Amino acid sequence: MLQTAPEQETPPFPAPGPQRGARRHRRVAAGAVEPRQLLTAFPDAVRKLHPRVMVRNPVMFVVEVGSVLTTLSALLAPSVFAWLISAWLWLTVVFANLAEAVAEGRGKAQAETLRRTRSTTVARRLRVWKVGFSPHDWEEQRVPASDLRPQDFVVVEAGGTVPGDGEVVEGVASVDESAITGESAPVIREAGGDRSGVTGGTTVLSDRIVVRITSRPGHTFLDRMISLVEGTTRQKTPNELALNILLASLTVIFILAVVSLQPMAGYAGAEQTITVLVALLVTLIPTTIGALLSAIGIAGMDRLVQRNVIALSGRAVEAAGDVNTLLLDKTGTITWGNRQAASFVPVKGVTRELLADAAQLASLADGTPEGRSIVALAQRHGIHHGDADFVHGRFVPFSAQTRMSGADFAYEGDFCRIRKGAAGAVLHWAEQRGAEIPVDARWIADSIAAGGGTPLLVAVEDREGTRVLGAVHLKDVVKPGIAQRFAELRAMGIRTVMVTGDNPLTAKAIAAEAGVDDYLAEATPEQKLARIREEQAGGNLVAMTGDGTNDAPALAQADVGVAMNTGTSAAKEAGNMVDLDSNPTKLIEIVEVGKQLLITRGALTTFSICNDVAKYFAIVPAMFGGVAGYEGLEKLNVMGLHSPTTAIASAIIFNALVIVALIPLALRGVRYAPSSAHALLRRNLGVYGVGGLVAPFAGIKLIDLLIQYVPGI
Ligand SMILES: Nc1ncnc2c1ncn2[C@@H]1O[C@H](COP(=O)(O)OP(=O)(O)OP(=O)(O)O)[C@@H](O)[C@H]1O
Ligand SMILES: [K+]
Ligand SMILES: [Mg+2]
Repeated sequence: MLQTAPEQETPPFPAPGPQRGARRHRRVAAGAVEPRQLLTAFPDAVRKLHPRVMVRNPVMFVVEVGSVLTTLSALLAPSVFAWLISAWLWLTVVFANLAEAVAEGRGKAQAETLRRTRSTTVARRLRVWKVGFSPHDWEEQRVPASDLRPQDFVVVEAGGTVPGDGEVVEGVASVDESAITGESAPVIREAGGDRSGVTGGTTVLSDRIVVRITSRPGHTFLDRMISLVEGTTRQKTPNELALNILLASLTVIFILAVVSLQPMAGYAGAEQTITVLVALLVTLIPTTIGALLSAIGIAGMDRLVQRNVIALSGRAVEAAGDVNTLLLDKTGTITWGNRQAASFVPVKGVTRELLADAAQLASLADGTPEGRSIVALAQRHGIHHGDADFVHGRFVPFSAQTRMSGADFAYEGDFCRIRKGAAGAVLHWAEQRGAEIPVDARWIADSIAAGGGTPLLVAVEDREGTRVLGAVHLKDVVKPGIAQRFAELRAMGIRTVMVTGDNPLTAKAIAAEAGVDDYLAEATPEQKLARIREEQAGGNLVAMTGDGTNDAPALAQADVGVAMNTGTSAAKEAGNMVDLDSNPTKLIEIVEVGKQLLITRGALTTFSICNDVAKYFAIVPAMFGGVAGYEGLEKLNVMGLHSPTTAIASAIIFNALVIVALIPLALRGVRYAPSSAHALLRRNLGVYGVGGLVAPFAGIKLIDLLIQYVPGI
């Protein structure tokens, strides 16, 4: 079984390895910052000097206020030293803004491209159109796409642009989604199944589909994507807020320390100027991390976009860094999702033709991929029922709760009910109607399931009573390479659980083939949700990937809910991330980006604080050098700096340059290789803690050597 892939309309599953993602036009060299980017972001950095913008960043706001004070003092009592300090304090603020502006600038170009996609489309809206009826009585109107409202129906034909987000309710078409995904291979979008979602701005390449619009104008996926890559809707994440509060508290403590220093210094006859006090404060407060914090967050979101994942909340990206359980649905996520009817297996005493006949009748109005493939397979057995056989009938649509579908209708003058569906559901239905269950019915279903296939039992009820006729064998194929990637997840400490609506035997077979750690079968949407709550109650941070409407509640509950872009709009609305490649193992990369974000933030915080401690040694001896009673401080001048003024100026210049030097690291992120949290912590404390302590000694000394030649200092 499972070795021959059906025609794969879905883009080929990205192979693990270095070539992954290389085909994306959008992917830029990871994290590289070109000097040109710094230049183009410069005007934005200056614009951000507005106090209303600056107050959002308490640390840098204090630096800005300090810059104003030193500038005033330089105007009142001009000196080379005062002007030098003022200038570099302003530069410090501008450099911080530059980091943020560069991070945002990367999204801007992308937003421009997306905006062009959104350009005005004319929609062909259908008036009066009833789902489930032959669409004879509707007419077409041409309206601007911006007039479309949820529940409108539009028709899109080959060559046309899908005017808004929605759900295909009729037809199958191949769609070019490259405008959104950057992926040029066309994908199939079809009514009924879990591949029904279409996105406004994409192009229909073949055939004709009817789409039910699901989004309001201005709130489409494309709109959300634009505001996301532009960073306009970015909100601080919980961790970022907490860190901001910590940094602000440190700043307040240092302000108090510096303010109380003046009377003490005055007492010793070493009263300090405003310029020196501000300089001392700025070297002490955590300016490095304060300047880079927001850029780190924006760059994290951006790194996900590079991987074709649209994260709708920064909180989800952070949570991804700590995820330890991943739940996935089976059909469409672990398997390709176009389950096709492969054969009819009748019970003893029933002919294959009778079974095929009943199965086709039960599927005529079933628009799911399963239903349509049954109709097609029966046709290959020479059975050709048409809509005419179904005029007086009522179609019973499939639902994830009943796990059945079918039809009630009059057939050759007689009433008849046919049901097809999951074995448990159909046997229960038949038993309730007094059927005697054929001994081989269960056996047939089990043997199909044990091979990884999905059995659909078919039963009829008519004047002669209720009988189970046999099974339809649905085949579905596990996406290649998936077992290996689940093993990678395991190495990262993430447990994978498959939650499927399918029966336990099929689930077991697919679970074994895909290499998941655990599985839950016959799960209703409520049970999928309950399973997530259970995991969360057990202290786990849970990610969920899914594509179906039956996954939506679980996707909404999960800490990280990744909807497949191929999925239904219900799934995409519910999740907090959308994977444009519809690749369930994308979670590996999402987790990496999340971890990288947390590590980068931690590393730069460590660096920043250690740095400030070291700078203290440069500036304090300079302030009190030669003051009677403070001779002991002279010993702290281990660097042998030229003079008090050059020492203070060097510290401020170094403080500003460090920000620029670290912008590339903040944007690229600290390298992440899977290892234990403990080892990571040790490594980062080593590199960024010790590095942070040592760097200022070298840097400040070097700057001091240079600026002692500045005349007048
Ligand atoms: N069109 C259909 N008509 C009748 N029964 C169906 C149809 N489609 C699926 N079923 C049955 O209902 C079961 C549950 O379907 P459901 O969509 O909830 O889960 P699933 O798609 O099999 O799994 P997953 O939740 O992993 O995507 C299927 O396993 C199958 O036995
Ligand atoms: K500082
Ligand atoms: Mg599904």
